[in-house]
Amino acid sequence: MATDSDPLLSFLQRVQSDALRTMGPTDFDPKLYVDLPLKTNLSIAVSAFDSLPRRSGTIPISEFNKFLKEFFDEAGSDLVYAELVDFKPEPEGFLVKVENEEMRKWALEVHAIWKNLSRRVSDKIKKRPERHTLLYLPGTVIVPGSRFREVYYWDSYWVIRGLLASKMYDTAKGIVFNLISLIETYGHVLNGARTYYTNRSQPPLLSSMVRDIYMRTGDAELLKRTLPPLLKEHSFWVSDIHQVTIQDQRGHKHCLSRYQARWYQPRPESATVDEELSLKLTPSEKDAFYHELASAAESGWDFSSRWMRNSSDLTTTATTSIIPVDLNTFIYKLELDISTFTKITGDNSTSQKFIESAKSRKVAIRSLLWNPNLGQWFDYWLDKHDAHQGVYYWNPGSQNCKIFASNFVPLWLLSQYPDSDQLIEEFDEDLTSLRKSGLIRDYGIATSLSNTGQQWDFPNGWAPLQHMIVDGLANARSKEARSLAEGIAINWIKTNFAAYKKTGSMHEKCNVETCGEFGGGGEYIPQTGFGWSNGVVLALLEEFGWPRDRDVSC
Ligand SMILES: OC[C@H]1O[C@H](O[C@H]2O[C@H](CO)[C@@H](O)[C@H](O)[C@H]2O)[C@H](O)[C@@H](O)[C@@H]1O
Repeated sequence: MATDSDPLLSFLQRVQSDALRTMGPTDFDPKLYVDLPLKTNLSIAVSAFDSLPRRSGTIPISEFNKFLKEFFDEAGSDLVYAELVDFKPEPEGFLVKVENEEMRKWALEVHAIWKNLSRRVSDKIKKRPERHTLLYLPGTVIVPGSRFREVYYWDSYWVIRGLLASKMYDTAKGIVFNLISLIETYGHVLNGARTYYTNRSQPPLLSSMVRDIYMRTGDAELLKRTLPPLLKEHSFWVSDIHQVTIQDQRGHKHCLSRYQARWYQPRPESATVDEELSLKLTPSEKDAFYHELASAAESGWDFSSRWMRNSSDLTTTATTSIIPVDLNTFIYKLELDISTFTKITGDNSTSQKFIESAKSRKVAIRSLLWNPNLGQWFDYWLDKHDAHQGVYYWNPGSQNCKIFASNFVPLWLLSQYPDSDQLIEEFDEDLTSLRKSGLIRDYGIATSLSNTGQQWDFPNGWAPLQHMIVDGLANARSKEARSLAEGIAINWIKTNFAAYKKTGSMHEKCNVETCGEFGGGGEYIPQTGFGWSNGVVLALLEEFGWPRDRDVSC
């Protein structure tokens, strides 16, 4: 899986690195260079590149631009616009509870953005895959937007939630079929549909996409078609590299999963950044650091103090030493979903098997991640000193008691399995731990309480985190929970509305402190589009509506 074994990627990384020297760091996006489609055979482009004049190791800018124009098509040109067959400007039954005219007009504009974000892979890729880092997919997808030109795994869950509100069931199913095609080829859903993402996945939400589509359409064929790939995906997440055994204080062994990429090099899409960050490290430390960064990218939280031993030093990222609350919640749900789907399709023995798997994971989460004194779930740090013959021994001091929005992700299960055996029985109904956490701010739920400059930290709020917690609380038994959920949703919608009115765009993340301000930090400039933000706004408007007399401004 090294880039050496992928000649195109190795070459594009050389181009990327020379581009940085030529263009300089201002507004430099390394991903652009690994997304460039080749116009000619690789060997011809490589020899032309090697013959470019270099002054003190730097290619003159005019020569560089001439070379790029001659040998590459534009980044993203290998994805073409795709017509959305089920798009209607105002679908029947669209957001019936949104009565306010201004809000409704905006919701229809957000709905119309699906057309701008819809793509299919160009036929060129089928003919000459070796000229592209983009991977072939059979159908239409919705991309996040801007630099994120390809489909992403966990983003697609919230895109689908929005498409369901937009009544676009065929487009939603089409996205699922594309992700399934990745499982069929690679054994797991990739982080995104590029060759440089094959070493890792992203939070496993395929079964959630299928379940939500099934709940709206009753399409049992969809369940039949997705079950074999979902079983493969489950094996991936409980495989050797992901699964860890931990023995608790009473001697009971539990299995839980962690993020772990199969990658020990700079991420090709950010190689210049990773190399720069690792300058002070020794060669073996560098490999370990690159591995931890790619594993953090698998978590979707790239990057965050959540994975760092020292929150001001990214080189202390230690993702693979952490058992994450959210990942295990998603796998627990995957197990419940598989059990539900197999029951519907008449395979009772598989259904029973997955009920048992889910039960064991629930016991593990309650024993190791739940903290009854603090009333929330915490990630668990694995310490190699606690390990003996492949088993980690429980250490009560190893729960990471810092506050992150992920500590409350299990609440999402309230909306997904309201009547079944819940993980959240012990969560306090008066919501004290959530209210007192400091995460709920004026304009959304903060990702963490640490302002580290990383994008998955304070003061950023991300659409998926708002949605999971709000969706869970909205379906809780208590009235207080529902009203807290509605309050968070209203403020989140208002800040997205204000940012859209100010900038003309939907944003990837928002600043939860200031109305209408988009988020920042991290390794790339803030992006617009934006798949999951649009999906979450539409899903929340569908759930809570907007009365005629409610103000739209903050
Ligand atoms: O190029 C840097 C990283 O960008 C991606 O991560 C961010 O965008 C994704 C698409 O919206 C999103 O799924 C992820 O949660 C974001 O942090 C990419 O997924 C990373 O692998 C990549 O290194």
